[in-house]
Amino acid sequence: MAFPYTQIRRDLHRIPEPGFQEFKTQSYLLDYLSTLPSERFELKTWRTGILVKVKGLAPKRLIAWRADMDGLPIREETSYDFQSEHEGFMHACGHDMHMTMGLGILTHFVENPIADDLLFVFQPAEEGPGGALPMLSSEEFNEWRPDYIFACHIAPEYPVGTIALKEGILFANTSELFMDLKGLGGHAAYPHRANDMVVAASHLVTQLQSVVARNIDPLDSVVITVGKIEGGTKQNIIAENARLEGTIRTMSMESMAKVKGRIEALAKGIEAGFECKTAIDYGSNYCQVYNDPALTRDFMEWAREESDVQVIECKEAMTGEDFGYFLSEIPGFLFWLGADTPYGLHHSRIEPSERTMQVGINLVTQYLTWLSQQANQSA
Ligand SMILES: CC(=O)N[C@@H](CCC[C@H](N)C(=O)O)C(=O)O
Repeated sequence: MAFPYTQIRRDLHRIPEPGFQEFKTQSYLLDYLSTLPSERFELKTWRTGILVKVKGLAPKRLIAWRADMDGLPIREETSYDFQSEHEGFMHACGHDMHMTMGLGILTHFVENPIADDLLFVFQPAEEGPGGALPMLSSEEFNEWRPDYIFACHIAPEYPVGTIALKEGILFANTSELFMDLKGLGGHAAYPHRANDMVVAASHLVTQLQSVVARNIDPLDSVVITVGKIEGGTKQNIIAENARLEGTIRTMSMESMAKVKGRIEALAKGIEAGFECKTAIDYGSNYCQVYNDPALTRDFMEWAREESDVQVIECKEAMTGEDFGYFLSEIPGFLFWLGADTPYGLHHSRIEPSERTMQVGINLVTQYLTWLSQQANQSA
């Protein structure tokens, strides 16, 4: 029977869940796995994630493919008739497709084993707080520690049938940023008897942008985005509290340290200038996605010669991915997979082309088969 990727993706699209709460998602994946011949694979759960080892015919290596599982706190506005059933949550970063492709690739190798064992990593909490790092140090993962690890991420800006990647750094270092401001509230008509945290927070947002513009070498790339501001209680009450929530992206850890140092100095300035208290929390931090140069080069060459996808050598992006933690210890790479939609990742209207999944499944099954043959020939 043909792998029902459209149905599976749509089922998963209906049930987006936040990081480490992917309970229905995990159980959906486990239900699907229970339909496959159990003698062909072993399975373990890790928190809300799943590890599946598909048996090879003469295994010398363990080659891993990783798919992320969580959704985002976005109210869906697509035209789909299979919209999210979880109010306020949406698969707006393609993880429904990543999981579906993971199952499709796994199913192929259950039915068509190759020499090597294959590990399928369904990883929770990519959007936050980060599932890769704790999974990487877990007993469950380390019992099945792979020799190579690979992943893809859908890319709205590339047409279906294209992939994009590069050797070395592909995605940025990230740090979440949460800043709380506490002043003195009061009556809107008596500003001189209060310390207004809406005004203080507004100054701080503007000053944060000056870190990028004035403290970082213009030839280096840094992003500071404040995605959420909260403050105050009512239109005629001076706000006692405000909170900024954002993210920092850098191409090096040195720039990250510098940016954080500048943010801390600016916070001190805001405290002095607005007679208030500030508190900073950096939440979760991801290391850069660094593609193993030799494996990436061989893959790009193989894909150009042997596959029917178009290969684009792209620039690095300021996106983050905790897959970077796997790549910091295990050779592999991540590539963008064209999904052709006018709305970007994290947009409430994103509608990636479902044909993308068939392209991804075909490409990855062919590549992993080739990789295993290559490695066995040279062993
Ligand atoms: C591919 C993608 O969009 N990843 C997320 C990762 C988020 C990391 C963390 N929660 C943060 O906001 O810093 C991204 O926003 O790039």
